[in-house]
Amino acid sequence: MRVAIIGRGPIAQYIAEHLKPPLALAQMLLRPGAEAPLDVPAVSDARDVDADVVADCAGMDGLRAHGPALLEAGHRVFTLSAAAFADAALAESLVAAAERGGGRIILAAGAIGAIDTLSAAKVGGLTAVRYTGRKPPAGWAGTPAERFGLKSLTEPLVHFEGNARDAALAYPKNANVAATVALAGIGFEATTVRLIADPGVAANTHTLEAEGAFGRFSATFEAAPLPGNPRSSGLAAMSLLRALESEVACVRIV
Ligand SMILES: NC(=O)C1=CN([C@@H]2O[C@H](COP(=O)(O)OP(=O)(O)OC[C@H]3O[C@@H](n4cnc5c(N)ncnc54)[C@H](O)[C@@H]3O)[C@@H](O)[C@H]2O)C=CC1
Ligand SMILES: O=C([O-])CC(=O)C(=O)O
Repeated sequence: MRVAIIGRGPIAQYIAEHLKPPLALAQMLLRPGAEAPLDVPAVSDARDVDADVVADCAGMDGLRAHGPALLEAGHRVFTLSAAAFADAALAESLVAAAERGGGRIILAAGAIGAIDTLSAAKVGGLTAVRYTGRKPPAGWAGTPAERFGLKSLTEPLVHFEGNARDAALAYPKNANVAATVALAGIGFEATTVRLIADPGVAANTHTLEAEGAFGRFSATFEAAPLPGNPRSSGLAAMSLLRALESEVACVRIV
């Protein structure tokens, strides 16, 4: 199965390095002028993508730039950019393009687990869902949390409290997990989110709590940051690769 990768950041690199047969890297979709890091053909226009599946590793910007054209052309686009769905106009244009062209957008669970449990629980009805994202201060670089002076923090700082839509729109590179939780569970407005910069942790720590007709659960995941980007967890890259691999598996765990 020929895979095209969008972007050339640490997640793209992880996918490129770990693809194994029958998956093979066929193409990279990059910004104009960007060089492919590997000996792989690069294109900058989504209309030039020629692959069986597309792995979007370019965040919300990449999905905004290329998602509609790829979906309109009928591609299956695997992505981690759940935050894109917090932008109602972008979400609508992605869904409309997929409906018109027969493409599909597949959201990998990303840096958090228990998304399967949450979506099963949704079937019976959920009453409350809460997500807490805790990262070392360096993991919040380039986000609105910087206004609190991340480098001088000596104790945990809650820099965002609100709903999943506001979290995803304000932190598009750091709150994709909040958006995934919202989409799998009780929606963007009803999902409660807290984002914390904590000088006392080394891992990107994601806690998910849910209540509903099924009962309740609480789960915490301590994910090691990806070499090259303290904002992203290695588990997110692994999750995207697993989603691609499940596309060719005879037996699939969902
Ligand atoms: N759902 C989840 O759990 C997680 C989701 N993510 C998402 O995955 C994305 C990728 O992660 P990293 O590799 O760590 O981030 P990164 O921000 O370092 O890399 C993004 C790459 O995409 C490229 N890019 C951006 N816009 C583009 C466009 N229009 N066309 C082509 N390339 C474009 C950039 O040049 C860069 O190479 C993040 O931006 C974030 O949105 C990251 C971690 C967890
Ligand atoms: O990788 C992580 O730990 C989570 C992340 O960046 C996101 O939710 O966008």
